[in-house]
Amino acid sequence: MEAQNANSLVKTIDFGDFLEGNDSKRVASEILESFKSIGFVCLTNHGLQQEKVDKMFEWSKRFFSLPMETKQLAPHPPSGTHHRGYSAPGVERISQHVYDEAELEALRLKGQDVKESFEAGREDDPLMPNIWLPDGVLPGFKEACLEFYWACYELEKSILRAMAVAFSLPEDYFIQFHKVADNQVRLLHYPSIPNAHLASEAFSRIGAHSDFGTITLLFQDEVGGLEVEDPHNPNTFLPIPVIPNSVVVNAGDFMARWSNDVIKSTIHRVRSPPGSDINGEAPERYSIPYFCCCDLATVVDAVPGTWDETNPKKYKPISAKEYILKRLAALY
Ligand SMILES: O=C(O)CCC(=O)C(=O)O
Ligand SMILES: [Fe+2]
Repeated sequence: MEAQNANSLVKTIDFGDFLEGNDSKRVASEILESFKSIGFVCLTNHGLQQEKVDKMFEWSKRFFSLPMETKQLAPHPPSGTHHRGYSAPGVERISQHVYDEAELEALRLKGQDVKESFEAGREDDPLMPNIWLPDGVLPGFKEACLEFYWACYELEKSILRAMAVAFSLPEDYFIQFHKVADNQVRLLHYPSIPNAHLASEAFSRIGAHSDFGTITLLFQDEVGGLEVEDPHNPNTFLPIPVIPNSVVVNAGDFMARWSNDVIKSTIHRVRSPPGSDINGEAPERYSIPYFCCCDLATVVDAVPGTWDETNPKKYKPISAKEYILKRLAALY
């Protein structure tokens, strides 16, 4: 029997039609439908040239293949609330709404995420200044990250326009809250690891979690391994297939709040890709998520049309800054 995957639920949509203004409402509604059913959608012809994506993956590989002591020259600070720089394998441990220090410590002892990452934001962010390698180490890396960051922001704005169209709101409805690009680009490297380790509780690639922001754009290599929780079977995960030259977009916690839970911020994780065992090892994998967050000064509240007297707001309005810092603090 063919392994079940999320193919039938995560729609693959030609976004070119929206970008060119052909049938924009239909494309926007299809994206919304996929978000409603599973919180994920896959977009092709998304307008961010594949060449730029490929170049960023090359830089990512160059960065992660540096010696550990060189990568540590751009160290992520001990606290998760300054989420920038390099984190060695096992340092960040994703959690899902666990904030108690003793509980977090127990989770960290129980298992670790076997991944290394590099995080960057906009250069002029006073809250979380970027942490780069010293000048002269891997020249061009910083510029490449920032160029990719701003290219992703263009794609983000197009998707936010589509979301507004889908909710029959003015096109710039969501963009008004995403003016300064309080975003984060993350280079991820999952080293190869014995599948036996991944099958145990002690190790995972990235544990089950939802993303915190508005939407996440995910670029991945051909290895695969991303899994999404089956909305009809909690604790059952469906592999997301890899579609070449596409971007996987998932809704984060703020999109769920904005839509009064019409859209799901679905739990996902990364495991060993099915059928990719090489001598008992899961192959290494690279991915590049781009987390799109509203401007941190925003108060996130359900948008018009998603609530009324018979269907009240499910969430209280929340300060974006407070929510993000609370979730980040639980990561380290
Ligand atoms: O690497 C991936 O495919 C997913 C990463 C992810 O979910 C995250 O960093 O939040
Ligand atoms: Fe995620």
